[in-house]
Amino acid sequence: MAVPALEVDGVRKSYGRRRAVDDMTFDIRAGELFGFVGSNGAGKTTTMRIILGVLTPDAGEVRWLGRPVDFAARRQFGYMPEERGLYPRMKVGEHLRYLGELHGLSPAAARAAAGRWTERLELSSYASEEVQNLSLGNQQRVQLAAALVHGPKALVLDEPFSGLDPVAVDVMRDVLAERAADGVPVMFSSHQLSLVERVCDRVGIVDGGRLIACGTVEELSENADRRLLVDAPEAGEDWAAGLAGVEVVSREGSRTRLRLAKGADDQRVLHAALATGPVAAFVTERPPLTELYRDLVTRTGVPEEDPARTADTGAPAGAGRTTDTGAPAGAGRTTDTGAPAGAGRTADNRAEGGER
Ligand SMILES: Nc1ncnc2c1ncn2[C@@H]1O[C@H](COP(=O)(O)OP(=O)(O)OP(=O)(O)O)[C@@H](O)[C@H]1O
Repeated sequence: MAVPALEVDGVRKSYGRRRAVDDMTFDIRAGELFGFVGSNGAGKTTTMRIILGVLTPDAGEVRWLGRPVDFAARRQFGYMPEERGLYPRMKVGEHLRYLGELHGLSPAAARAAAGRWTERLELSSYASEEVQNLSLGNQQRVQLAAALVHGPKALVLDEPFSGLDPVAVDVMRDVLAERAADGVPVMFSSHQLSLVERVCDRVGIVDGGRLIACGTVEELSENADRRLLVDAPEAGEDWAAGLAGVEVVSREGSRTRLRLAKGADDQRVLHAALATGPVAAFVTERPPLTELYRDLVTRTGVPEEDPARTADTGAPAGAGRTTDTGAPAGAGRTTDTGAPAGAGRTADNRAEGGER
């Protein structure tokens, strides 16, 4: 059983009257790929910023190897902020060396690490280019290299896959899997649920600032309605109509996908299928993460206007949309690398629509 490396314990954060994160508790284990998913505004970025110390929580604690995270521990983390954070006019190689040294590497070690990561992320031919001259996807690779260059002991990445082409997605995925295989806990947020399902060991689902489910996809599916795939070549269109607690999800040729409510009898489904002729397949299927996600969010979702989400600070809702640096949102936000926010921001690929 893997030990928790990074623990988020009872973390709460409000912006003015809006509670962005509420009693957030989960852990990430050494060598684990942890997917952090949730709709826009669910509280993922806020949680990740708190882990990295960019924001201070109103309550709760983040622990690294059992101890509250301090500056020294955070220095060992690699972070890819959502707003990205590269100096656009700096050259790629120079930038990575600079960030390596900023995190405590010697000039020689920073040079070696920058070379290694530009090569691994297929950026060698851009090493002498200014960041701003690279395509958005390649800037994103540089951003990953920036998170990795100091050999971090933990990785926290905010939507690292957004805006990447399929080859770059594979590179990103392989690099994250390699880091995890080296024992690094890797946490990343994404709206690409089929990718999360393929890549992650465990998934945390956030809704309305709360963690509503956490576990392997298998575990998340334990309370879900059962799915059956029935292949009945001689069955008519509506062979399953009228079966109590059974919903036809889809039909492709002779194959019908069914969803069974709690208590629905699969043997009655089998009898109904056999009554039409031979049954070539009768298989229980695990629902994909996209469906589990939708079911969980629908079942436990916190409505936007839920007063419980609103902290009672006396400030009007939405007022004081500031970070704990006191700066207005977006203004002069910095990452833990000290680089300006917004630079090199990549195209967003938020919609799960393609997977729905
Ligand atoms: N600086 C801020 N000031 C005020 N409210 C904020 C600020 N940052 C985030 N919020 C609010 O906090 C809530 C959580 O936002 P957060 O960015 O953490 O969500 P998210 O899950 O990362 O969303 P997305 O998937 O869109 O990136 C949202 O209601 C958002 O409007």
